[in-house]
Amino acid sequence: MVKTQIYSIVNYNEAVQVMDAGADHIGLVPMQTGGIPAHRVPYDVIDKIYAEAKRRGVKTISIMLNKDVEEMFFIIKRLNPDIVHIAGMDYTADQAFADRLHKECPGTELMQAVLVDGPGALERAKEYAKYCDYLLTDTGLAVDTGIGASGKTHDWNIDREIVETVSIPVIIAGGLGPDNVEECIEKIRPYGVDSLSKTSTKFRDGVIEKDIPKVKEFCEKAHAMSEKLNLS
Ligand SMILES: O=C(O)c1ccccc1N[C@@H]1O[C@H](COP(=O)(O)O)[C@@H](O)[C@H]1O
Repeated sequence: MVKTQIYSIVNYNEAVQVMDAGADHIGLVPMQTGGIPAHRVPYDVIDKIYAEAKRRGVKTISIMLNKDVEEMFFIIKRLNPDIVHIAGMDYTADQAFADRLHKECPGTELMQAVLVDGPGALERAKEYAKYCDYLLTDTGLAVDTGIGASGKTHDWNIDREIVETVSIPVIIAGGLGPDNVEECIEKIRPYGVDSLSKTSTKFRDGVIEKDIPKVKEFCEKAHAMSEKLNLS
């Protein structure tokens, strides 16, 4: 079954509703330095969200949008997510980061964002796949933070090539919502599909809230399409 990954959770009640709606992975932005502090979540709130997710078997993800490796390790050790998602525009995980993560944080897997901005993305994906546990292909650069949150799709032919080339799970992100998730799965046949903007309501002050009916529609369509295509 293709995994559904839902970003960006901001509080406990929302996390519960998103999991009830069918999310297999939930992602959020822990408090951290650098960039724009939009919808960052305090650690005590994350503890409660992750405990409930772990009880349900839903995978928990912390995104890193900063470039300070020591701060990232502090956050990973404090929160113990199932997956750390490296997406900051000024830092890319390397072999040394992966080795340290697997040694110091054995319960946490590594997911590196791949900016799909042209055919060069395939070469980057092949390199990251040597030491990462997952890749997440995404569209653009968010203002002053990192790869993603664009609400825009990119050239899915490149994602398909990445999925067919690397031997680790690939999650597709960038402008996915209930309107295009089936087409995305049919074309790329990825391990997972990710959604932020199109399953959220964004308010003018930068506050963001999940739109639960849209999350449910996204998850149902993704799961139904993976059953139709017999994707394990
Ligand atoms: O989650 C965020 O706030 C975030 C901030 C900066 C960069 C990336 C971020 N999230 C990742 O971007 C994808 C795609 O977003 P969208 O659906 O295109 O709006 C999101 O799901 C996270 O993986």
